[in-house]
Amino acid sequence: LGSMSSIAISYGEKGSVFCGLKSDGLNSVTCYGSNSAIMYETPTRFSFHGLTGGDGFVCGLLMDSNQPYCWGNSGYIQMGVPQPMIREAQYLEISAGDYHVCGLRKVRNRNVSLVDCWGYNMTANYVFDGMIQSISAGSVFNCGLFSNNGSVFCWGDETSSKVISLIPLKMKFRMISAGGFHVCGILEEVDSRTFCWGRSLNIEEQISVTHVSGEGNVDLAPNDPMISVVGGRFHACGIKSYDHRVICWGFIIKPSTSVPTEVKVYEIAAGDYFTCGVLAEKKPLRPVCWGVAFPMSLPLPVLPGLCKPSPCPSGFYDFDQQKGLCESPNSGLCKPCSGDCPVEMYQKSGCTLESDRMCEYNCSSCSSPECFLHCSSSYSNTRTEKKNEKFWALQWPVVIAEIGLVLFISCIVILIAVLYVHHRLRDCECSARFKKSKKLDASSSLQDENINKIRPEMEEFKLRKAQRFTYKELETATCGFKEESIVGKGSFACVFKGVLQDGTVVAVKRTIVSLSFPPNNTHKNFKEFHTELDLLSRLNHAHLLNLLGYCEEGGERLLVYEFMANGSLYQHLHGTNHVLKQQLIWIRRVTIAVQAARGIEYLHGYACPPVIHRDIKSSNILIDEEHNARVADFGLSLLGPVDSNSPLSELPAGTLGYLDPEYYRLHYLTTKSDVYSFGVLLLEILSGRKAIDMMQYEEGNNIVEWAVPLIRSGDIAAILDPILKPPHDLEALKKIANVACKCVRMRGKDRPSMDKVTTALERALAVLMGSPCIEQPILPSEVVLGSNRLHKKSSQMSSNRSENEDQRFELRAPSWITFPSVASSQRRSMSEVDGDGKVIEVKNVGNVGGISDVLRSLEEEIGPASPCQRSFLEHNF
Ligand SMILES: Nc1ncnc2c1ncn2[C@@H]1O[C@H](COP(=O)(O)OP(=O)(O)OP(=O)(O)O)[C@@H](O)[C@H]1O
Repeated sequence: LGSMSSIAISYGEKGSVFCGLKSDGLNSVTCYGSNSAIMYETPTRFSFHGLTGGDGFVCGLLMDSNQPYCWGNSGYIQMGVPQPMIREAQYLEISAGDYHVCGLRKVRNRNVSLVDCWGYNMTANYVFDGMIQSISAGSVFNCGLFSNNGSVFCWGDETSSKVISLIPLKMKFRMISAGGFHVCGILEEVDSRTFCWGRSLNIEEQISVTHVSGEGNVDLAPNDPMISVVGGRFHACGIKSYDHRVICWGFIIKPSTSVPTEVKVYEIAAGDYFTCGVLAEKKPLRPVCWGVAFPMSLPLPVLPGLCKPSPCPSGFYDFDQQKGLCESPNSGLCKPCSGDCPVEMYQKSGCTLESDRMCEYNCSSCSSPECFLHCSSSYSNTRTEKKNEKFWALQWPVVIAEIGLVLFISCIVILIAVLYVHHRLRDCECSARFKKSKKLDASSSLQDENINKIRPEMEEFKLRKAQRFTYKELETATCGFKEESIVGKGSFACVFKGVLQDGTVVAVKRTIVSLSFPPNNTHKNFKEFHTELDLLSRLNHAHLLNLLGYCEEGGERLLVYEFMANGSLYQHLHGTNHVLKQQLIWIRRVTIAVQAARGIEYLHGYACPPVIHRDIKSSNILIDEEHNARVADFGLSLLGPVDSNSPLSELPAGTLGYLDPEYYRLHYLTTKSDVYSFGVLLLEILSGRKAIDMMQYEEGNNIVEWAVPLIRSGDIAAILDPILKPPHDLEALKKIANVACKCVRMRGKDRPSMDKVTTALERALAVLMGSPCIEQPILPSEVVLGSNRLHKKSSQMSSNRSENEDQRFELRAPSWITFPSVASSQRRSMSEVDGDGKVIEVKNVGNVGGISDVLRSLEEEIGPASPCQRSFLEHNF
């Protein structure tokens, strides 16, 4: 709804989406929300002049061709470039209503304006006398603002809105914005008042939407001067020109979050029942939304307005001065100059081409607490300055003498300290050398080496710090870590659901300190804690689990994450609740696979040096409130080599069934080890089977061994999860199965890289969703190192999940059980600790006494195994 802007909102039954032009100087688009058709088809590689959104779709005006390009889903408008299109038509502006989109054409003849519309009841070419400066689309109508006399003209269906017959003919406007059943405009008058007309009120009553008393008629706009106004279905919002704060009026549906009147915004756009704006302060250029059913996590910083040819016209200033936000060097981001300063303030400097006008408090006429606070602090500052001057005039000889004395004493103290430290260091060196020769064992030196390997490089991309919580805070948040708050258990940690003091719902991971762990495990747990803390504080991606903070007090090590309301993929695929599994339909499964692949691709390709996760598995793929996947658990992650041809030599760690055989055998660790684990995950998603399932299957308990031959023989249907009806066309799932086969190849170098995997999966998803012609990657890449996402607040729903009992049998190979230090007999009966801290025996996975096909082909490819290695592989592959 409304006019073209740097931000656009789509709404409707298929979910809400926020899209914005990125502030990266490329004018490319980024979207966030729950309408998967919009999300997956976002054309991230195109540059746009501006955006507009309707019911289930978003359109942008392409920079190259000046034509509209739409994506998402609409029964009335053709997605892509809407048709019919006049050949070589170029547009100045586009605007979307509920089910249509219109474009204002560039014309040479300034006496006429051409507007082309596509969609519900509106597909036509319109010719108007006079020059239209801008157009704005409402639900089923459009309006144009004429530049010569500021008058407004509307056309379309006005049966319910009466927007055409109620047009205020005598009023002149400087801007207009259409909403659902009304139009609002800012008057050309000096005081920039807003005037709205239409019949939202009557419609609202008819559909009996409850509303907050005291608010109501959208026609009753406030008197405040405004610089921008937008219209939602039954409400309107504006930015006040003197302080850039938002004000909304009209019908506000009851459970709406309130208008953030305390923040300042640059740009706003309205959906049906919610509005979003681009923040001007605090987190500059980040979006924020309010109302009902708006997208929860919003994309990265977006442009606060449209880039227009520079210099800006009078009454505007260029926000983009040297910021490089606009793609073309000859364009600027022209924002309207703010109006008069608020009461109690005077104008410090006027609006120029470079900057907006500035206001300062007038301390002689204060009446508000903010003014008093500001003035009293500056008054006390000047008083303090004067006092200080007097003091120093009298005291300076004394002070200089005192400083001399202090310096003299300090020099003596430093000299003594240096001599003492020097003396102590000599002792340390001796004892360290002594200890090294006596005590240092191979494993501890390796661990230290690892730590050293991580730290110096990680410092290089230290960009963001996690918040430090006190134990008390987290104890209160989780109701004393009570049993009922537990949402999951891992090998070394319990995860609790908690609510922080500010209402944020979080997951608190608490390391289990248990006597049943081997003693060197405490060190290992703490190392995992620090690895996870270090890495997650530096990584940020829409599909990685966000770390909010940590607590390290005494023996307690706690990590605080965003709470994932829908648990883990493991719980969905293998939990006792079969409904959950059935609800995980093919599109959802493949979407989760694409999103997880995106997260891992980011770790491998965008983080530098690459991060190797080392523990990709279904229990580490978490699912948020909006059913988006997030890769979690970075406890085992390592910084990998920049070049995957020069692997790290690492002691194997990870989870059995997902572990790369090459990594096990040769201790070669590259990003391709994650690719192997991801291949296993894909097979798990397709088949609904666990990576290793010795409880249910005697034969084929190893998913790779079972599925790969079936896929290679072309019998894809045989591996598909029997709980779901196979799709009509197996093409997409076949593609995914083939990708999985490539991922689980024995040699790392024969496996595809994660970016190739992601692209292949995205294409498969497009085929599954019925748009096979999509050739480009279709997920937006919301990739930025070190920036915070907006965190979900208390709106996050609680989930009644409980950890699936079966999960305890997932077998994880701890890093201390490795070749060649552990004998095969020990390995055969190696013990593993389950989620409850109990020790469970790892059972023989099969193929004892005989070499499995997988092992045989591994041998063919990477040479024969030693007896020790053979025994271990027989257990696990
Ligand atoms: N942020 C979160 N929000 C909601 N649930 C979570 C969150 N983090 C973890 N969980 C739940 O807690 C479980 C245990 O997580 P954890 O990372 O400790 O172990 P794991 O990865 O399942 O196993 P392991 O430690 O053996 O690798 C997860 O499987 C998941 O169900």
